Formats: sequence, C-alpha cells, structure tokens
Amino acid sequence: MRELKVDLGERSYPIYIGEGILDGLAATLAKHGIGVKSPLLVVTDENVAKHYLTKVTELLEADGYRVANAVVAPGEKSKSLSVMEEIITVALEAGLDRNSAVIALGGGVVGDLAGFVAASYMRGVRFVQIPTTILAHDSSVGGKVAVNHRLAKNVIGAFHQPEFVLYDIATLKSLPDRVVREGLSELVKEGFIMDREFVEWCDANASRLLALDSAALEHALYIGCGVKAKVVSADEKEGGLRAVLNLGHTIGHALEAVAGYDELHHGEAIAIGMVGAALLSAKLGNPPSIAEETERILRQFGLPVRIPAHFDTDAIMSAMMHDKKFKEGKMVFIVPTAIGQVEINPNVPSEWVREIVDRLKGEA
Ligand SMILES: O=C(O)C(=O)C[C@@H](O)[C@H](O)[C@H](O)COP(=O)(O)O
Ligand SMILES: [Zn+2]
Repeated sequence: MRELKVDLGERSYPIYIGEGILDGLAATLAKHGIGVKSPLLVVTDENVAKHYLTKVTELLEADGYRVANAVVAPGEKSKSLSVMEEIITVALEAGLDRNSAVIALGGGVVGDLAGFVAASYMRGVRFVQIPTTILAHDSSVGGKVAVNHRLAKNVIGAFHQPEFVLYDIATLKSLPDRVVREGLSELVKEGFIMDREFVEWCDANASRLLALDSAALEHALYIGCGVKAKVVSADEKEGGLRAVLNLGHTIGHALEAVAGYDELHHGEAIAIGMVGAALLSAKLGNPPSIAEETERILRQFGLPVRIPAHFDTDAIMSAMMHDKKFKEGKMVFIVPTAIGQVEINPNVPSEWVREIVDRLKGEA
C-alpha cells in the first residue's frame, strides 16, 4: 500500500492507495477515531451497490458498526438538491448524530454528493472517501463537495475535507470502458498541469492503463493524487494556485451544463475543454505544437476532442458566464504554456473563446 498526505495542518489527512485495502475499512475507520457508537451512512449508486454495498456493510457490521445506506441513480443528475434531501431523510431516520460519519462509496458524483450531505447535515459531520473510479482520484481529494444547479455545475457546495481517502485498485477492475477512458482524461490532466514526465509516462503506458494493469494504475493514481495533494495543500480554498486544477473545465463545465449533464461524461467534457484551452494558448502566442500534442494524447485514450456539432454556441457561451471561473465580467482560463506547465489567464476576451468553441465544433 502507498500513502500520500494532504497537508492542511490539524486537518491533514492521508490517501491510501493499494489493491485489496477495502478489506481493512473497519480498522481504518477505528484508526481515524470513527467508532461504533454512532451509526454510519454509506452513500453509493446503483452500479457500485451491486458490486460492493453488501461487502462493505458486512465488513463494517462484523466489527460492530451500525450501517444505513442511500443508493442513488448513477450519473451527474443525482448531484441535485432534491436527491440530497432524500439522503438527509435517510440519515435522520437512521439516527445519524454529530459523531456519525458519511462514507462516499463510488465515483465523483457520489463523492461530491455524499460530501455535501456530510458538510451540511447537522452543520457538518465527518466523511470518508472510497473512490471506485479513476476519475474520482481527482474529486475524492481536496474537499470540493457540491451539487449542480440546472444552469451551472457545482454552484451549490462547500469545502469539506474527508477524514481519509481509501483507494482500492481492485474496485477499478470492473469499470466499463467509457468510464475508464474519462478517468484517464483527468489523470493525464494532472500531468498537463505540472508534470511533463508524467504526461510522457501516460503516453508510453496508455495501453497498460486502458487494460487496467494493476501496477500501472497504482503508479498513475499515486502520481495523479500526489499532484492533487500538493496543490490542495498549498491552496485549500482556491485563492490562487488551486485554480490550475481547472484546466479544461471552463469550456468543459459549460458543455456538461448544455448537455443537461447527460450526453457527455465529465472526463469527456474536460478532454474537449483541454483541447480548447490549448488552442487558446496558441492564439495567445504559444507554440501550436501544445494543442497538437494535447489532442494526440487524448485521442490515444479514445477521448472526444471536438464539441458535438448540435451543441449551440450561444448556449455554451452563456453557460460559461454562470461558471465560478467567470469573475468581475471576465473569463478566467487555465492556459497551457508548455506540456506540463500552465498559467492562469484572468482576462480572456469572450470573442476569442467563441472563436475557439466554433473551431471545436467545426473540424473532425
Ligand atoms: O479540485 C479542484 O480544485 C478542481 O478543480 C478539480 C476538478 O477536476 C473538479 O472537477 C472540480 O470539482 C471542479 O471544481 P469547480 O470549483 O470548478 O466546480
Ligand atoms: Zn474535473
């Protein structure tokens, strides 16, 4: 098992990464001071529940924990205030108190939703992240928890850090191909932001990653979570540096909102957004090879790199204005300046962005 640390003083927490480590969940909870006296709530989705809910419940009950569960529909649409309210009803009926903990067992949707339930329930209870997708390496670390609004993504939320993140590589082995690919999009994103060597490693090991080779996954998640931990430790609440993690998200979030959180998965929207950011970089005078290289690598992982032609440009532009990255009437973009290096550009003219969106819709 490998271990990383998110360094936030008294609120620091570990990320455990390894194969088969879910078996030690009860012991890990106890080690982190989460005892058996107050009930736990496991939040998961229907897909993950089929594979792991019984196992997790039995593991915990065997050690004396009382466990309630809330199983939501898979997909981004579950990140809503109405689903959140239903989960809070389950928590109240199960008698969760201020010493209880919420366990997020699933991908990014479950982590964000369960985390926001934990941040809000009785003004905040502890929670634990058990990511079961590759994409969730990103959402499970850093404490950004939220639900969506019809008009914009993640706009109802909080910063609420987990007690620990337990990443069992074994849970990734049954992931559908599309979910694997979208996860690799955010994983290589960590490299595009600040680790050229990792981008090169991902490029050279793409087939091992797509085949879910354990050693390759463990290495990649260790490096990816390491980038995340480093950035969050330096800037927990996104006062500055943390914004770099939003590479590809300015266009990506708008695409998800326009698609009604349905047609494009998060990692797919981010892949298209990263190509958009790289095209913008070329317009700002950086070498066009950055965009070519970004696109080549993302295509290698079977990711979309163009906006579906039926997406309306006006709708995409208007969704961008509702995003958190639209500040004081200006668009903030994370722009690559080389592979493995980005800068925060707080002043991108919206006409340029429109031009890039049209270009992304135009070419095959
Ligand atoms: O953790 C962060 O910070 C990120 O930006 C990571 C993103 O990949 C993630 O999708 C995040 O939820 C987006 O943050 P938001 O503040 O733009 O909603
Ligand atoms: Zn993301």
